[in-house]
Amino acid sequence: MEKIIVRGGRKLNGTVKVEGAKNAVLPVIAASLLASEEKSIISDVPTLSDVYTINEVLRYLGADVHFENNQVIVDASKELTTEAPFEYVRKMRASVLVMGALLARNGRARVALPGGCAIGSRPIDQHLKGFEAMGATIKVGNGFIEAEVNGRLKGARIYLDFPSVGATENIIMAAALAEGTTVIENCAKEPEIVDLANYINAMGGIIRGAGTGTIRIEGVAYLKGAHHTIIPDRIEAGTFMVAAAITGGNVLVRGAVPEHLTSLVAKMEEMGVKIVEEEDGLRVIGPENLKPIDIKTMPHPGFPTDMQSQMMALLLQAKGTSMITETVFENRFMHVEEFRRMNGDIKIEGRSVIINGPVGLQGAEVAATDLRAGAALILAGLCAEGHTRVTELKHLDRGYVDFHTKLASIGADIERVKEEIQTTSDQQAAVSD
Ligand SMILES: CC(=O)N[C@H]1[C@@H](OP(=O)(O)OP(=O)(O)OC[C@H]2O[C@@H](n3ccc(=O)[nH]c3=O)[C@H](O)[C@@H]2O)O[C@H](CO)[C@@H](O)[C@@H]1O
Ligand SMILES: C=C(OP(=O)(O)O)C(=O)O
Repeated sequence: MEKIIVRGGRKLNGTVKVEGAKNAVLPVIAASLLASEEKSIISDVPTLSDVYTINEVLRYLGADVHFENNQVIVDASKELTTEAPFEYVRKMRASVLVMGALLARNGRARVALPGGCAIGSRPIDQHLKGFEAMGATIKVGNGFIEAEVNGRLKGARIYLDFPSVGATENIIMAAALAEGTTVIENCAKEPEIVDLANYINAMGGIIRGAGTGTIRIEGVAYLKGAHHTIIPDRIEAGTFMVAAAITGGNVLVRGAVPEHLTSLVAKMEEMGVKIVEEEDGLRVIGPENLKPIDIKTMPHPGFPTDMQSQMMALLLQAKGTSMITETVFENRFMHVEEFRRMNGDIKIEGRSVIINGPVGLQGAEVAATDLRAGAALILAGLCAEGHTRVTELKHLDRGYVDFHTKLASIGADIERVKEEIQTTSDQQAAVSD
């Protein structure tokens, strides 16, 4: 079993560079399926397990995919199959993002139902509502969702009940090759949506309004591969910003885009953290004393749910009572129990948590319950007394490249180790029987 072991107490200093954004690269690679001519070249791709998974999904569907030196090259010009099986969707929910592109290109898509998830039930009804509005018939059975259309999808006006990131992306991809105009209202405004629209436009698509609450897509007859560079990862950047603040350090987070991080910067400044815009990123200087604040997660430009657990770690160090309300996911507080193992004083009340600080965090063995929780527990370990051992690193590897190495490069006392699981003599005897 692999573990990350952190010894707390060091102030972080230096420069750390952020990777291309996981949540931008996954839909962009999925959108490469739309190109029936020429290859796509996608640059600044992070070496994450999720990227390997989406590449596998594309290969399964019949595309040629090469991943080397942070560049993914996709040739989807051959005929594609239409089914994404459960083994991929189980590993990574974002596999459902191939559905819109497959449906638009082939008139049919069959994708395994995603199943449960550590942060909530995460239905995809808004994706399906969009496909149906464009003329697709949806059938659900035997653990699969099947969408089919006779001829081409037709442009439609679609109002999302919630500005879902994935639904907005899936509908954009489907609409890019539909006949006529699609308008998505109350859509997601995240920077990753803008990145996807820029990529599809470079492929020959016509998408306007990405980054606002209404997106308009004029369908085209075909799309060609294009060259695209992925935007920097605002959540990885935010995680390193918290690492600097929680240790009272001084770190330049190179590649952090201030416009993508306005809510986080505002909230960290409210806590007393100094944040300076520099030419190539954001410098974060942790104060002696952190102030308590209240946070409510919201769709962009509100406070990102993907930074909720990291901010919880920071608020445990603030003097006084803070509250975090999670409005995006129904069950994203699994990390609270793990923080309690480290002496965190946190109470859950419905969709909110009340945090009393500052507590003397104590090192303990804790498990990453999802990828951001994994990062947050390591952040807590940076200022805890003694050793913190974080397990279940498969979650962390979905979203962070060399997290421990990067933290070590700015002064953290941290290592990643493989530990043999101790077996008792009885167990050994049972195995050899
Ligand atoms: C790969 C990727 O980009 N993942 C991000 C994406 O996930 P994802 O695209 O899954 O998130 P959504 O914005 O779709 O989901 C937000 C909320 O809407 C609900 N919902 C969503 C779709 C739907 O059809 N019906 C429905 O009820 C979900 O259950 C959830 O409660 O945005 C989330 C919200 O910023 C982030 O936390 C994830 O990191
Ligand atoms: C929840 C996240 O990702 P995903 O939607 O891929 O599970 C995340 O990046 O924090």
